[in-house]
Amino acid sequence: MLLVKRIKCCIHVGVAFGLLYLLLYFLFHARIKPVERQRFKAKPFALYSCPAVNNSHAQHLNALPQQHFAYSTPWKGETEARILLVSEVDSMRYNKVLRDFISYLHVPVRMETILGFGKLSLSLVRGRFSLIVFENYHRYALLNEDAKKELHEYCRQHKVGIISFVNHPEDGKTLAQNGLKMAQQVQATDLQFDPDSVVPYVGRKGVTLPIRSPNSFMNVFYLNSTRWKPILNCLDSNKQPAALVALDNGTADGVEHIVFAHKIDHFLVKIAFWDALLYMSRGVSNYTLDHYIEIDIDDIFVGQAGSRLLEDDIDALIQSQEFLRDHIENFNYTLGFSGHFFQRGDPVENRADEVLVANAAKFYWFPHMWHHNHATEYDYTMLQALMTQNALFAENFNLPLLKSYAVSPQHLGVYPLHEPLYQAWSEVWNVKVTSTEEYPHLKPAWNRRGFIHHNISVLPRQTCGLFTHTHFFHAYPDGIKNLQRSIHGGDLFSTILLNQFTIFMTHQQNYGNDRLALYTFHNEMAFLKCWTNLRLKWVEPTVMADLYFEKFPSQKQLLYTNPCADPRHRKMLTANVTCSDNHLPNVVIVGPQKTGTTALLEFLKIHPNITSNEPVPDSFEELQFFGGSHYHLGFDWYADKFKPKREHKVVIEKTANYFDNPATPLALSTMLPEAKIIVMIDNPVERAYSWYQHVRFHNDPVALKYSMEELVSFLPGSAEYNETTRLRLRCLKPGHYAEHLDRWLDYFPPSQIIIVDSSSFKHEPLESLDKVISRLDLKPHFDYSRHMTYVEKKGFYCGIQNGKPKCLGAGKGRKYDDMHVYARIRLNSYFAPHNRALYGLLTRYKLDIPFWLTQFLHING
Ligand SMILES: Nc1ncnc2c1ncn2[C@@H]1O[C@H](COP(=O)(O)OS(=O)(=O)O)[C@@H](OP(=O)(O)O)[C@H]1O
Repeated sequence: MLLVKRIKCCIHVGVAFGLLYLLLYFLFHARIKPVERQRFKAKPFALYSCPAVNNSHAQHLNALPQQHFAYSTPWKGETEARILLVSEVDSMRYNKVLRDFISYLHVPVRMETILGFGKLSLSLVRGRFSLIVFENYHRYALLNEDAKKELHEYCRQHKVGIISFVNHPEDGKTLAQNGLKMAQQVQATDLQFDPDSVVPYVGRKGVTLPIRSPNSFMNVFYLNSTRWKPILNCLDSNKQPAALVALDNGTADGVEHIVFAHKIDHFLVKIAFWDALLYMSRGVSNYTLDHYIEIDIDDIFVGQAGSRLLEDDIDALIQSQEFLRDHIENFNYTLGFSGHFFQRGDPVENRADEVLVANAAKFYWFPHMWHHNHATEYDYTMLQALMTQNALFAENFNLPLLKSYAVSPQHLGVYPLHEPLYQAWSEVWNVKVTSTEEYPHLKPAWNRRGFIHHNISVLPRQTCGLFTHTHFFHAYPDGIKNLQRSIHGGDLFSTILLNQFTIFMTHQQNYGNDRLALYTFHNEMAFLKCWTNLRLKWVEPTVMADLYFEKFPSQKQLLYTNPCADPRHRKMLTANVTCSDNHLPNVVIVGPQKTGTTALLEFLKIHPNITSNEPVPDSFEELQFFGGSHYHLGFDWYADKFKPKREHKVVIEKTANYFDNPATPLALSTMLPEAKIIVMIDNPVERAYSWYQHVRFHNDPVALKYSMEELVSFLPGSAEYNETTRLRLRCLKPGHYAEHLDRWLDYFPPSQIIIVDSSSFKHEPLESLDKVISRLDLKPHFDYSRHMTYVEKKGFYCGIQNGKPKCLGAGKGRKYDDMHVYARIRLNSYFAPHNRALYGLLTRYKLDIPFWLTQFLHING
């Protein structure tokens, strides 16, 4: 029995070992043996053929238009560089499509609705908008007499044009009165830009699109008056001429209108819309026809056996480069290599690797990290070693390098920043330029920007529909028609149309197999050449970076985001960095200065669920981060200042000069897009005087020399006026509340903005605090009256600490003489238009109106 048991036991052990052996064998072999992939043959493809050219218009084909502007003069800052998009509440997504599109002009787009017969708010002290777009012409048509008159006066005065989309059947009547007959669902053919129109700039004249599909129904206009000039023409089913887009150049009432009969879902209408925006915005966007394109091929040598380039793929790549040179001046493919993987494919691929390096001189090369390493996993020493290995590889094979350009695999370390990457890049490769699609975020694509960090220019990178994975004709996500749509007027086309600098990210794999990348780019360039006047160019990345930041100088400054709030960025953080210690503020008191910001913060902090940052001694305890002197210290410096405890539901930062700093709203909204913004609004006359006293106290020589009444009464041109200009501006400008608040509204919805009436707060803080607390969603009710008391000697409310009043320091609530009545009168009249504008703005956005403002308007009208 015992023997049988032993034998059985031995069999079990043997079987177990056998199984274990098999398991290890499969695991081991599965790991070391590359998975053979099925290779697909190169697919021959037809090139996009440009439809027949209309010979009578042939002269337009080669004549590139010069930059042109509506009302004949370029925009010179007569209005704010902001575009108003009057949108429909119930339009589903079309307003967003338009907003995203317009945003490529690189100016803020304000999306507003007008309900019923409401009015637009167009002017504060100066014009708020440089262009007005109505998503629906119907809203424009519905404006009542007064509102329309006001709109037209604004447009005439500021040379502002109106673009609108007609899509409401009732508008036929209004348009007919204006000489434009509308017809819906017409089978339009022969679309072309009008040879005599002044609007087409990007849109190429002389080419006709013969739409023959039975489903090509479009809304069109028939122009029955000389008032209207066609921009985009077509023929109806009876071969009668009609237009999809038309211009009224203001002959009737001095206001330029461009109306669209059809949405921008057709590529020619899309080009026409872009041209209409450029024409009407009078150069506000700095857009020209010179577009710079770079196509990076990452992952050279990287890839599983079966997916890599073969010899004839390399021939095809060389020919493709030649082909693209006909479309993109001086074009070169730029190849990002990882030397470690050289000759790590199958035997045919290994031969191809040899061929590629033998032909190295035909391309430009850039380092893509030795082992395709993830930069964020390594420290400086290791990165330096990895880069050196790749550099030696380049030297061995004489690769002609774009010495100053590099790309990090998977964008890691570029943004969010991994400092050792920048350091090693500079030292080993002398890198001056890189690119990423991750800054400030992958989406929305229109918001991608560049920045400069440690002398390395980071340019935005774009996607083209070919991603990290190998894509094939037969298995393209959602079908190859999807890619074709993107090429023929869809996303890929728009990327080049709207970005003046495009660096495409592609991967080696898509230049092999069925060569989907060649199909994509050849066709896209042929399509662009056919339908646009764009002048596509290739320049070295350093030149591109110079041109980019010359065009967008404000982008040089890196804008910090909160990497922990972006799921993609969370995964891209430097190894060992976690998000658990990151507690950024959810409320920011932005000022302006001398409105009681310190008192508000101190009183709010009495609440057990509210805390703030640790003080910073060298800047009046304020962090002065967004747009301020500490911004260069970066995200970690800022985040480190906040150490809330578990009970602190509200974390507040307060810096009193954020309010009127033009750089702050963008920087703040980039890092804290969800934050509530507290703006304290005091009578600007009182605020100016308090500020004047403040700088006098700090021994400002000009403030010591001149009284407030002198400061506001010197006549322009006098020596004293010039001497006091700087001080006067610093004193008065923060009180232009409407202008500054409007800028905040470009970046924050009104629902996130809390207006505090400083004057009420000063005298009745308990009531104001209750109001603020209710906006911060803190429950249950907190009884401030038990924690604060009025102190006669101080003349202000103070907190109670250990049973005793604790007032703010001597610098808050100073004693000084009342303002001279003369200065008060001067200042009242100086601020009157600003106060009226403020009232209009607060009313428009349903924000709280301070009591002092109502009183001021009551007295001053
Ligand atoms: N409770 C209480 N105690 C003291 N001071 C109070 C209080 N409430 C409002 N104020 C008013 O706050 C003014 C200073 O404003 P700020 O704190 O915003 O000034 S700063 O910009 O931060 O320097 C300060 O201006 P001055 O009176 O000119 O000193 C005060 O008028």
